[in-house]
Amino acid sequence: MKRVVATGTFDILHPGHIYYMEKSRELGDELHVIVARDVNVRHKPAPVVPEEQRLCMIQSLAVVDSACLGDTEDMFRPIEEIDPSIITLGFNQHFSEDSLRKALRDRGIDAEVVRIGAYNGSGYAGSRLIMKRILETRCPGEDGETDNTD
Ligand SMILES: Cc1cc2nc3c(=O)[nH]c(=O)nc-3n(C[C@H](O)[C@H](O)[C@H](O)COP(=O)(O)O)c2cc1C
Ligand SMILES: Nc1ncnc2c1ncn2[C@@H]1O[C@H](COP(=O)(O)OP(=O)(O)OP(=O)(O)O)[C@@H](O)[C@H]1O
Repeated sequence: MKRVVATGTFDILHPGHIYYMEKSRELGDELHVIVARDVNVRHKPAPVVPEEQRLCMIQSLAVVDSACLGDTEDMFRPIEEIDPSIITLGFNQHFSEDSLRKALRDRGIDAEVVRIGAYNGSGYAGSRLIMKRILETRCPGEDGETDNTD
């Protein structure tokens, strides 16, 4: 049984997330997703959607076999529990493949690291991109654009 682990924040779901998870799933037999904890998302604005709801959305996807919230302190603890053959990184995840491979080796975890490419289909393929669109189209006055509802 080849388990694949994918990780991310998944604040507002979009086609880029689905692409990343489908490509990850194709690498093995089961896809396990680790959802970033609210307290750990520090490299960008805090998530709008709380962690339990972000997890619930991911768990409901057909491509996902199992999903859990990450650990608040030790990112390798869930990995040790899942014991995957492969860990995928998304195209814009800030970890370098080599430093992640080294950290896994140091921790005694035998998993391959694979970088998945960017989705290049149509649609809004970024959580912040969707939020920007919401602000532009639904918050008249804040960005100079007008609302077209009455
Ligand atoms: C191998 C691996 C394990 C991770 N484990 C956790 C974890 O246990 N808890 C957590 O909050 N974030 C964990 N993360 C980080 C997030 O899931 C996410 O990848 C990170 O916050 C980058 O967020 P982004 O998807 O917004 O770029 C892990 C990331 C990787 C690559
Ligand atoms: N357009 C995309 N194409 C392929 N993978 C993507 C795309 N957008 C996000 N991912 C991947 O999905 C996972 C979760 O991403 P994350 O929740 O950070 O989404 P995001 O849309 O990039 O968020 P934000 O806009 O807040 O940076 C990460 O591994 C990320 O690389």
